[in-house]
Amino acid sequence: MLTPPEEPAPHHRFSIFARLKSFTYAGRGLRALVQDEHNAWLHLAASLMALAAGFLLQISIAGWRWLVLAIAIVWLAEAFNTAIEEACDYINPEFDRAIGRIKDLAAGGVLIASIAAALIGLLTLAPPLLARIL
Ligand SMILES: Nc1ncnc2c1ncn2[C@@H]1O[C@H](COP(=O)(O)OP(=O)(O)OP(=O)(O)O)[C@@H](O)[C@H]1O
Repeated sequence: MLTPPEEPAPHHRFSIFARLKSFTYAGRGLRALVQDEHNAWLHLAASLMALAAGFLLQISIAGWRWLVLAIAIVWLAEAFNTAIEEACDYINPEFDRAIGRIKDLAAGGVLIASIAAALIGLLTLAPPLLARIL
């Protein structure tokens, strides 16, 4: 059970510099994701291909909305999955059934996001592609 803290958390003043600095931390995290995670390379390739197809097929604003969402959900899931994996390895690098289950659950989230993104991409890009071919 959580016990209340002895003293209330110190009140930090709002600072635009602190907010801007947190953007740099987030950018550092994304750079680490792209540099170190092989799955992220696949996501990067898929994202670039989807963007290129969107431009080539001159999809509508509504189409772009779906494409941006599809790309974002995959990166979001991969970033959280990687964070969970690294937290698990930091907490317990040994073989542990509970760690395995936690990692499987996080990986399941990435799978759902990837399937949804593939379907969204297909539904968004296939109609303009077919309209050009046929
Ligand atoms: N410490 C552990 N204890 C038990 N099972 C683990 C452990 N680490 C990994 N596993 C199992 O192996 C699977 C893959 O884990 P891993 O951390 O290698 O993920 P990955 O997606 O292959 O990682 P990577 O980002 O290196 O590609 C997990 O989903 C889990 O089933």
